[in-house]
Amino acid sequence: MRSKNELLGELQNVEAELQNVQDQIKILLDEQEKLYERKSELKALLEESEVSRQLNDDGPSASLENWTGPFEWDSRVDDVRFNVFGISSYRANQREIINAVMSNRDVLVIMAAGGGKSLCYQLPAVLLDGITIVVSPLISLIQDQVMGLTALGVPTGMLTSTNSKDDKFIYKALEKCEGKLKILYVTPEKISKSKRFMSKLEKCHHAGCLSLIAIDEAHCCSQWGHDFRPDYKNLSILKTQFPNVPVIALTATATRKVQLDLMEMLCIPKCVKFVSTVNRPNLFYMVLEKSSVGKVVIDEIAEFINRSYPNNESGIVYCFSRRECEQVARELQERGIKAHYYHADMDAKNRESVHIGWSSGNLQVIVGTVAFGMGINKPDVRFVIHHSLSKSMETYYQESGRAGRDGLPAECLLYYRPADVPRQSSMVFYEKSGLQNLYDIVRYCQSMRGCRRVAFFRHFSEPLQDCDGMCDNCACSAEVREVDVSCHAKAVVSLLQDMQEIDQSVTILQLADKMKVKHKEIGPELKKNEIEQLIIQLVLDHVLKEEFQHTAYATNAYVALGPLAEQVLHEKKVVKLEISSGQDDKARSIKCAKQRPMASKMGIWLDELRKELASVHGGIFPHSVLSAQQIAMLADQKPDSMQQLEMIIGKVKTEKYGNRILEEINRSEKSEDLLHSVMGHGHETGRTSKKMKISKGAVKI
Ligand SMILES: Nc1ncnc2c1ncn2[C@@H]1O[C@H](COP(=O)(O)OP(=O)(O)OP(=O)(O)O)[C@@H](O)[C@H]1O
Ligand SMILES: [Mg+2]
Repeated sequence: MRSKNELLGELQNVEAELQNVQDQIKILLDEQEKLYERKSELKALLEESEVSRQLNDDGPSASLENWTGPFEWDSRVDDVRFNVFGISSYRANQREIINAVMSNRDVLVIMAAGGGKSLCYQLPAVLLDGITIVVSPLISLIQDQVMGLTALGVPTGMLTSTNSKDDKFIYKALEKCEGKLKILYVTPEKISKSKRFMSKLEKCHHAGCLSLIAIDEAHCCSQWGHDFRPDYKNLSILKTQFPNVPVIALTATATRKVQLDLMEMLCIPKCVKFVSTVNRPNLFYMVLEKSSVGKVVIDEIAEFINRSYPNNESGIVYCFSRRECEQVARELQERGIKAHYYHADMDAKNRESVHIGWSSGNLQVIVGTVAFGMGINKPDVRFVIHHSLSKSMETYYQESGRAGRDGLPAECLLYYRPADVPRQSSMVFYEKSGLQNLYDIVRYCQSMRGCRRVAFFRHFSEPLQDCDGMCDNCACSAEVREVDVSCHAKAVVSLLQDMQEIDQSVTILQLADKMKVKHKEIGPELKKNEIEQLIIQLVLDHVLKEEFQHTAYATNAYVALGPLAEQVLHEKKVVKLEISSGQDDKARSIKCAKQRPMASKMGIWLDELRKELASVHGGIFPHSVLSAQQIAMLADQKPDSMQQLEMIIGKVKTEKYGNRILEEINRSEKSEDLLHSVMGHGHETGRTSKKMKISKGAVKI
């Protein structure tokens, strides 16, 4: 007969084994669910590509009808595009979307950030008789759009939660419909809460003057989207009240589930759907090793900005916390960079003044938390640097996507160190799929070989496209090798097991420190950051897992044995780690920086001019005067008559700013000639240091 203790002991063992089996089942079930999801996505993609093939269309998704034309409004559309908006050619899907809207159809648009969604409703709004209502979630976004459209001479108004003296004029314009208002931006609360507004809108409709309804950032309707807003839920009322007015819903990212949700919630089941790729070919993605010494990271960031963007080109640095934002901004200022922090703790007035300072080019860099996000509409952001990793691939895509919305080359840098993982995980572990989402972006950061773009395509279930060397791993991945570190992994697991037996909790960093002492006896030596990387790799592979404990002040993340720990311990699982050999990050960044465009001197002067014109005309940002693309074209073609200028920037802008622009081009050309004859050498690139930059004053000498 076995003793009670023996029986208890065995019971405990069986319970532990059961737990282990259950954990493994859970992992397999999760995996099964993911595979099922992927299977249905792949099937849908196959169906879509079959349709595309039949239509001989090369977009990843296209609608069954032919929207390229010709249509009777073609010439009028082209005229407004060029002469009002100053846009010389359409980007992918824009023409088709505009045609579908002009044909009175409901439309759903999924187009990457910066793809040019606004034009798809603004252009029809200008052409159609009557008023277009645009629902947009943030006041800052609305202000930005109203400012831009007003600068183009399009009569535009807004109604937001903050009442203004213009409201009366707008209500009157809605009622009278005399053409004094073409586009009206409103927040969703107006639709769901303001009876006054809805009654005026009904009158406008009754008079036959409500031409189009646009719902921007439409993903806010869906609880499955990443930024659900309760007031967006009530927008179905628009289609119910005004069934014959076309609705166009637009968003940058929407999974298949969100798309279906949107169609249902906005009551547009028969809409024409246009899905463009998530790919942003002009963005260069890069992950950099983050030093454990804070000062070194700031030195590197400051050097990058000074070296690569000496002409005050705009950028964003994203930080993990408000305190970190303030500190990083201060340290960048100390290194001569015009930077300021931006976070939710600041009062609205301060936030606005920082935003305006940055948009008008007085500040070069905003150091923000995620609070600095959706409201940002600046098209010529040349770099987005993540001082810490984001909490998911989706958030990273959104945040880094603020760069290069004008379509010109821009860079997205992410500073990664394993120690940042527990900081994020202790924040997200209670969110639904929070840890899973975080581990996806951690996988992205740990990878030294996989194409960054492919990671996005996989994440958004899109067919793969060529990266064209526009990520660090594609541009310079040869120096990475894969090392078998199974014996190190085994040592980590047994070390942790020993600690768990004596009930000692340990964080990832503490475990890495202990391993540093122990692992020397094991095999090929690993550096400190490589050991940390290995531990994170083990968490991603379910060999270890993170556990969380609350204290009165914080949530602490500890590391514990995961379901596959036994396999590593019994040498049934091989663990490999990607290790960079030789070439350090700095060399990589220099090599990768070859892709950067060079600013010409004429470009720099025109940039100064647009700032000057923006401040003279008041209430508009420099990018509304001339876009970066227009500056590049002007610097290249150097027009010398109003007619030539009009061919580049359209009628409206030529009438408004033509004289000054021609004057500046003429003056700059003369100055350049003079400079060349005095200095006796050829063109300099824009990538000179700040000190070497030639100011207007210097040229006069
Ligand atoms: N066909 C075009 N050619 C050149 N520039 C364009 C074109 N269409 C739009 N743009 C410019 O691209 C920039 C981004 O456009 P827009 O604001 O419409 O992007 P978006 O798709 O709404 O992005 P987000 O999802 O970030 O709001 C703007 O500066 C706009 O003027
Ligand atoms: Mg937009």
